Amino acid sequence: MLDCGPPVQWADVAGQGPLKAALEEELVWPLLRPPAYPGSPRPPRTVLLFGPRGAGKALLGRCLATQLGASLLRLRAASLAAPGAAEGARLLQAAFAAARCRPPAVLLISELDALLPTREDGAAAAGSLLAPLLACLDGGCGAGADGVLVVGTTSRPAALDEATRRRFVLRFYVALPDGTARGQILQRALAQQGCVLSDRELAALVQGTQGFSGGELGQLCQQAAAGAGLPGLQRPLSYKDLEAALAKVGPRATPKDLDSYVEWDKMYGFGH
Ligand SMILES: Nc1ncnc2c1ncn2[C@@H]1O[C@H](COP(=O)(O)OP(=O)(O)OP(=O)(O)O)[C@@H](O)[C@H]1O
Repeated sequence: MLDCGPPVQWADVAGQGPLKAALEEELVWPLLRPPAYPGSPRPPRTVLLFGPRGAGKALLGRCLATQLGASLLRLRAASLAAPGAAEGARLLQAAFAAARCRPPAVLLISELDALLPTREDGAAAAGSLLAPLLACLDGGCGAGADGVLVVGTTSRPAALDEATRRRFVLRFYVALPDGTARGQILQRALAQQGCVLSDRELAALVQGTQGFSGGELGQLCQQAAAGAGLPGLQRPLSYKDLEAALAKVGPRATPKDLDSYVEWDKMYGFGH
């Protein structure tokens, strides 16, 4: 699916300073200015972004497309697995071919792990999409062509088999937002609802949302609006509405999940 959403600048991604710098240095610059001399290594064509749900992996993928001046094609691996293996493989190949037809292009494949067999379906439908994926990543469907960057995302990196993992030459951990970033995400989301918190209220909300992803912060604001009966009520969202919503929306990633991302990052992530 061609994503014609608004451009995403680095500043639109709250926090993630070192990660944004690494993506710029390792991907954006080499791809925008490929080395001119013969025999030099080709810039990377694949990158894996892994981390908790809602941590901003797709947002960073969209940002990479903007920075590269590239068209963005988006696929959800789960929707490929749904119609059955043959149809899913055709969709996958069509997406790679479409990306090749419009260079420079970023092909963003979300929830990559959904292509892997689960315990329930064994080696059935979803599992058999692996071979076409690997073939496409190896250039069979045009991924190797200059001008196409494949960005894969997953919240279950440990579920990736070795073959898939190795096709993604750069692997970056997209961690949960820190306090400062949560404050920025909340402020932006609340401003859209006409809600302005005092510094003290914002600090309390930042404190109360430790462990929330960007996606969960968005859900919190939506829940607060729904709980307050907005937009039926003709008043802006208040701190009380948000406090009430905090009782209903919480972080999904457990400390154990976060530890396992750190461990996987140490083993396979960039810079380790
Ligand atoms: N650092 C951030 N700055 C601004 N917005 C963010 C940030 N992180 C997440 N968001 C917002 O939270 C929502 C979820 O983000 P996104 O879809 O990029 O997460 P994801 O990691 O790809 O999630 P999933 O694993 O579920 O596919 C989006 O609306 C996104 O804009």
